Amino acid sequence: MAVFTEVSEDAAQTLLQRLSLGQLTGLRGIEGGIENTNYFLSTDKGEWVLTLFERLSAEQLPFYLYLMKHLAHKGIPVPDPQADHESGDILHQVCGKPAAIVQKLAGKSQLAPAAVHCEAVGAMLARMHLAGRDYERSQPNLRGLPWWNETVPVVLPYLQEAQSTLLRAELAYQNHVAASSSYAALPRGPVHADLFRDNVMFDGERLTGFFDFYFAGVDTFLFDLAVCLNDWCVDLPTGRHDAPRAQAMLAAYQAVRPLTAAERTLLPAMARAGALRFWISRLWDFHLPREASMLKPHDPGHFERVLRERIAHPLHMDA
Ligand SMILES: Nc1ncnc2c1ncn2[C@@H]1O[C@H](COP(=O)(O)OP(=O)(O)OP(=O)(O)O)[C@@H](O)[C@H]1O
Ligand SMILES: N[C@@H](CCO)C(=O)O
Repeated sequence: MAVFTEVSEDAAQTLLQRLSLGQLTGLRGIEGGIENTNYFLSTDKGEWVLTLFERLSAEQLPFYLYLMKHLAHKGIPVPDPQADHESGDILHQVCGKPAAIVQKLAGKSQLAPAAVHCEAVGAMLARMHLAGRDYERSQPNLRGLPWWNETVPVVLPYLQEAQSTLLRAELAYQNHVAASSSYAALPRGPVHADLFRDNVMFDGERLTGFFDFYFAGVDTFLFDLAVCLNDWCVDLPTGRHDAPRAQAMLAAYQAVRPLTAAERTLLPAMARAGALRFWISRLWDFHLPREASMLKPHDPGHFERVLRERIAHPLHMDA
């Protein structure tokens, strides 16, 4: 993650004390990531990740933090936000920003996944969807269709004509899909919505955790699955679909939660929606950047390629 806000050892220690998490022995800003400020903290009691939320407000955050808690308590391997030992609060304040502390998950990201990793992600994603169904809080996906409609006009002036044409046409198509009866029939619930390779931990072939729930929201399960297929099951240089990996993910997902008829019908459209969502956010981050001491913006061109691929070669269940 980028470091937008510098956290001193004193500020970190004050928080650790309130949470009874031990004596600070190490504090290190985390590179990579583009949304929040993250630090690794070591104490005599363990390893932790401190996140300062740079864009999300104190009103929006309980949805994410209690969702993580809910899932962790149901046995899904996600970080469990740590509470203030007096007040019981899991949302804290550090350097004037809303903040949370979670355990550091074991393992590392698998940035060149094989079918076996995609299978593990598919199965855990379906388990997570089922485990989230009785979560009582609700918040929309804040990077869903209304945000796309708002943000596309902001990024259009930076694009070449062929890109503008594609972006406008795809947005119109997705508005049309979202108004359809098949779309209304899609099962919904809390979804991660950003479960890329860098947000999952593995120890060899064993999945040890999902993290970074700060784009989660209530949306269609199919959108979440499409976001995963678009990241885990593509050839990164070309954006092309990788059939063996996609089949492994889809089969493992369906072994836990079979897709409905409406989901099967809309898989090609949601694969396009997943690509559009990240093309827009990357364009926005790239052309309207924020200050940060370790910020590396992601390449918007990648999701333009994925979108073009998904239009040229629709992703069907047996593709
Ligand atoms: N609970 C955790 N356990 C272990 N490592 C973590 C944890 N949370 C974050 N990290 C590390 O911090 C890095 C950045 O975190 P994260 O992906 O949450 O940042 P972000 O800015 O929100 O990212 P993104 O751009 O993916 O939204 C991760 O790639 C990972 O190395
Ligand atoms: N996973 C996102 C970044 C954070 O949302 C991307 O790759 O664009």
